[in-house]
This record gives sequence, structure tokens and C-alpha cells, in this order.
Amino acid sequence: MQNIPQQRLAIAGLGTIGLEVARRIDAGALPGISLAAVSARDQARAAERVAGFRSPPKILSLSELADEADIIVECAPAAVFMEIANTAVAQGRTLVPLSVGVLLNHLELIDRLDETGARIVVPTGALLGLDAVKAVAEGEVESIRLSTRKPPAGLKGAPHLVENGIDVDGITAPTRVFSGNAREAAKGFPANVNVGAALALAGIGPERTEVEIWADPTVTRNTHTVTVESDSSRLNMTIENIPTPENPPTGKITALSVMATLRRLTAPMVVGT
Ligand SMILES: NC(=O)C1=CN([C@@H]2O[C@H](COP(=O)(O)OP(=O)(O)OC[C@H]3O[C@@H](n4cnc5c(N)ncnc54)[C@H](O)[C@@H]3O)[C@@H](O)[C@H]2O)C=CC1
Ligand SMILES: O=C([O-])CC(=O)C(=O)O
Repeated sequence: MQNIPQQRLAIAGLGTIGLEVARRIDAGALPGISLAAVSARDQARAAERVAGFRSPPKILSLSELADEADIIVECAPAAVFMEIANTAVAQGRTLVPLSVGVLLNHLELIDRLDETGARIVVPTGALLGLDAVKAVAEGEVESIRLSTRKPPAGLKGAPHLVENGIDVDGITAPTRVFSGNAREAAKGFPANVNVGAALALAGIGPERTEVEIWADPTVTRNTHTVTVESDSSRLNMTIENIPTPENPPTGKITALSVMATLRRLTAPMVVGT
């Protein structure tokens, strides 16, 4: 049998995305990757969650994860992103971030990668088509737009809605609740448009990437439409994500996108840009 070099994985945040990824890795989905450590707000609960694993990982604080792993998947709340990212980058690890919106306001992390040999590998996550966006961005791009529609409850509590006194409970028809660029969207909706941040990083940056957000009682899925005009192609792409029962603003595809990203990191053959 081929001897596959093992990479140690740590997962920061054992919630909707993290637990699904942890279960799949523990079940042997990726032969080149073993689950070394996880971090969770409630360590006792995390210990219960991994107790039945074939090979239970260590349960560590966020800042200890980089000591134990080559790859760190960040799937925690945006508020603790920098704690995870700073240690991963300082120790030259590969960081796979999900709370990508935070990155847009900390581009200095990207500047530090060369110094430490760390990498940041952003999964497509709940979006689609970043392969084509990256390809057209090698040429001239006129515009990139994202229109996101979510069931109103999925947007509840977003800082932009709170600051502007928008009550999603009262919304009975599709309503545009935000229009601006990807940087502003990431600030106003940190738990909802990470996809806008990933799109901005893949394409033409946070200032030029335009984002609209709709609270739409007629949709049951988190729906993202990307429209691109460029000198090589016109892109029109829509993804309709089934919300996870545990955390409806997060689509089921997100954990699967992390798995595909991890597979790509260790695969001898890679398909797609
Ligand atoms: N890039 C993308 O396409 C997507 C990104 N996301 C983002 O991914 C992140 C995770 O999403 P979910 O798994 O749905 O969230 P979740 O709320 O289900 O899980 C987050 C977990 O982090 C844990 N946590 C909180 N504070 C912690 C701390 N100090 N130390 C360790 N763990 C801590 C919580 O206990 C929870 O289990 C969010 O920021 C979300 O906005 C979600 C969907 C798509
Ligand atoms: O669609 C989803 O599942 C999640 C989402 O909008 C995001 O975090 O950007």
C-alpha cells in the first residue's frame, strides 16, 4: 500500500461546520489527514462530542492549536477569528478560514505570510464559481456583484439591521436591507456574507465587489447570485443552500466545501483552478 504522509488537522470551533468536518475526518474520509486537536467554548461538551470518535482529538484552547497541527480550520464566531489566525500565521501553519469577512479588515495577515511561511487557503464555502472568478480576474474585470437572499430570520441580529432599526420579524415581502461594497457588507453582516468576502478576495477586492442583501420570506434556502462582466466572459451563477438545522444562516454545503478544500491540500491530482 502507498505510504501517505500524514498532516495533522486542528479545528477551531466545534459547532455546525466544525463537528461535521471532525466526524468525517475521524471516519477516515481523507487518508492524508488525521484529527489532532479541537477547540470549543465549552470544553466538557466538546469532550462528550468526540468521546465516541475512533481516535478522539486533544481538546485545547484556541491559541494552543497551532502547536499541535499543520492545518487549522477556523470555524468559530468572527469575534475570536484573530486569536486563531494570529497564532496560525505566526507559527507558519496553513489556515483554512470560514469567518472570511474578518480577513477583509485585517489584510495585514496576508502581508505576514511571506515572513513566516504560513498559508491562508480560503474555501469557496457557501458560494460557487470562485474557479471562474479567479480565471476572469487574470484578465480585465468590469464588475462583480453578489446578491444574497435569505429567509428573514437568518439575518436576525446582524449589526447593520440593529443599527438601522430594521426588524426582520415584520418583513412580509422581499426587502433589500443592504446595498454597498463587500467590506461594508462584512462589517454589517459578519455571520451572513462571508461569501461576499471570499468573492472579493478571489476577484477584484473588497472596495469594487458590490453586494446586495435581501430579507426574503419567499425563499427557504440561503441563495447567492454572482454576476460578473469581464473581457473574457459574462458569469451568471446562483447557488441555493439548504440551511443546517443547527444554525440556519449556515448552509449544509459549507462543511462539504471544507472537506473538498482539505482533499485538495493533500491530493496528488487537483482539478479546477
Ligand atoms: N465562508 C463561508 O462560506 C461560511 C462561513 N461561515 C462562518 O463560519 C463560522 C462558523 O459557523 P458555524 O459552524 O455555523 O457556527 P456555530 O455557531 O455552529 O459554531 C461555532 C462554534 O464555535 C464555538 N466557539 C465560540 N467561542 C469559542 C471560543 N472562544 N473558543 C473555541 N470555540 C468557540 C461555539 O461554541 C460553536 O460551537 C461563522 O463565523 C460563520 O459565519 C458560515 C457559513 C458559510
Ligand atoms: O449561505 C450560507 O450558507 C452562509 C453565508 O451566506 C455566509 O456565511 O456567507
